[in-house]
Amino acid sequence: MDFASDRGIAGRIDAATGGRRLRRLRQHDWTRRLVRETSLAPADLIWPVFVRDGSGADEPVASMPGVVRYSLERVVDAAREARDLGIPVLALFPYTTRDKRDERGSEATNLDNLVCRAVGAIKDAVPEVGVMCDVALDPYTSHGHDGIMRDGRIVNDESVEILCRQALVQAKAGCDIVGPSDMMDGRVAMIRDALDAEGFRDTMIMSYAAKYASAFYGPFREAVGSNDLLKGDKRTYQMDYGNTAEALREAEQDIAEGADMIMVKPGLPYLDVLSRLASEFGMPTFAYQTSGEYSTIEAAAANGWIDGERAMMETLAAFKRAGAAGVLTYFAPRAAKALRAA
Ligand SMILES: NCC(=O)CCC(=O)O
Ligand SMILES: [Mg+2]
Repeated sequence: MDFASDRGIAGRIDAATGGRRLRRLRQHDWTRRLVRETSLAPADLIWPVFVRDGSGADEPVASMPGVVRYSLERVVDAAREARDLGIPVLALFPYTTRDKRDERGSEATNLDNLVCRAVGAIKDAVPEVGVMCDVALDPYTSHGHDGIMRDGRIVNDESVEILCRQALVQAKAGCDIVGPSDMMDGRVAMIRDALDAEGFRDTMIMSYAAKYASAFYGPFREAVGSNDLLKGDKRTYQMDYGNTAEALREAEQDIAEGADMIMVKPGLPYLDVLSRLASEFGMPTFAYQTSGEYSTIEAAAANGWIDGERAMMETLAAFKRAGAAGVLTYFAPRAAKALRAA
């Protein structure tokens, strides 16, 4: 190579790249901001919040550093915080003690259960914040499964009947979005019917369309009190992680059945699925950055192995880049604060 010649290395690189030196646009913070293709804002975040019965102080969730279970009065403070930070919606998850659990998850359909009372308290105090509730029986069953168990199997249709009643009590309590996370077949259509029949035409459905049987839900089970209850695993209803075409079929069904929004869960290990569903259907498509994803980042950060704040922002941006309309993430308040400070 003759670096001294007219062409030199610069000329040769210009010839090779056609003079399009892509680093030009990365020179300054302002150029990087100017050409950034996707952005993240507090309005992209859904904050999953754990609520417990009783009053008083926040209870730390040991397996999710920085995450707590709020008492009823404190969950209202969390809703105010969300409002002040520009987070549009909270997703509520109840911590359920053993005495409130049974084989059929009966507490799920109690109009006065913890989640319904939390919805009522938030809607009274901070009506401008959206509230989403999870439709599934796992916080309420003694076996930790999302549906009804018969002879060791999770039965679909009988579970769907109970899930419809669960969605109805949530809607009656004032919940804005119901999120069926159970993965039973046909539940979106049945829930839509049940809501409409009772006059809840405006209650939205965000279906967990593609929910995979995953190792990344571990810490959540501690947070809601299901950790050592679960018998077996959820692979007969949650999806196999080898599949994407099946996720398209799942999403297609939920959309045909009346889902207003769809979700992929977990998040980061399934960005390909998220990207495909978002581009295939053009529906508002959400990612759930699960407890295991959150705690993975937090554990590495606590050890000084990664920069937790940067990993948080990078992963959240990845969901937007893959086509997500928004992200359910335990980082929501922290990320919203960081975004507002930036
Ligand atoms: N239906 C809600 C969940 O299963 C949440 C799981 C997680 O965050 O790990
Ligand atoms: Mg389905």
